Amino acid sequence: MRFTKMQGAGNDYVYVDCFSETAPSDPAELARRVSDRHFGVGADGLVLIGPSDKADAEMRMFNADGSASQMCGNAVRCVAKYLYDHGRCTKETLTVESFGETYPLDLVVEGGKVTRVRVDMGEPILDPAKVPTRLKANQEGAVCDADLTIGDRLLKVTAVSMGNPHCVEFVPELPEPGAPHDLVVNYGPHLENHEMFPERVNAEFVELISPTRVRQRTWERGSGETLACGTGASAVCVAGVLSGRTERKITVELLGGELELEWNESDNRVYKTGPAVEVFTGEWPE
Ligand SMILES: N[C@H](CCC[C@H](N)C(=O)O)C(=O)O
Repeated sequence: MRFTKMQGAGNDYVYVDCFSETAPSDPAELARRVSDRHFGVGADGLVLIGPSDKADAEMRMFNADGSASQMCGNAVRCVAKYLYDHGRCTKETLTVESFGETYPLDLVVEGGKVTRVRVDMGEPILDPAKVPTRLKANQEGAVCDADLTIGDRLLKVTAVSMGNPHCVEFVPELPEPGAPHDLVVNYGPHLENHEMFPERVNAEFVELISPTRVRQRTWERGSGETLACGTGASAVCVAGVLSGRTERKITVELLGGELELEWNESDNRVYKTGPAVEVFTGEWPE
């Protein structure tokens, strides 16, 4: 089975073109195997690209543990790049379907190849029942800076869905990866599996640099810490505005690169712009 390895701000996946390849019968097991960074290709998960009856293509995304997700903000940019660069689409505006939702994308083409993509990520979902979370909403109907305890630590978290669930915590200072008592690796797994999130959750830890710039590290549901999380950065943008910490247009610094976010006031939609890179192609022996 041929695959393409791609990354968006360092969030890397194995992509399979199911327009030409037979779709795997057990994508969850394949995701677990190809994601292994020693015995497989090495990735944060698997993405299947295939036909859609309402968009230019459909994306099905699986985390490294084999769990399926509703959406992946970095992967959808790479899917658009793949479709254009490999001649499946010639337009510079595309649509990709994921979990029944359609995402419009604008391509930046340089030298005949896509380098960056602007994604309409849709409207944030703030209703706790739809995130989903058991945390209680404030008077505006959102879970914003709500109390959440892990052991003897009281966190203030904001819960946002971008099709997939996110829990955003603003912290005074983000430690570098590997620092002693690194809160991301210490608290990420507990947040991911916290009882307040019945479908688990992606956990974002955010340091405010200015009202228009933040630093983000993410412990992802089903993949652990990744170098970037696109739906997470979208949720961070929304959480920053809801909590009065940031403006509606921000730059998010992630371990693997920067993403530009805007939660547009007039249409209530989140727009995310970032890179998309093809790393290599290969053959998986099955
Ligand atoms: N781990 C996520 C899916 C991948 C999201 C992330 N890689 C992104 O770029 O949005 C989840 O289970 O909801």
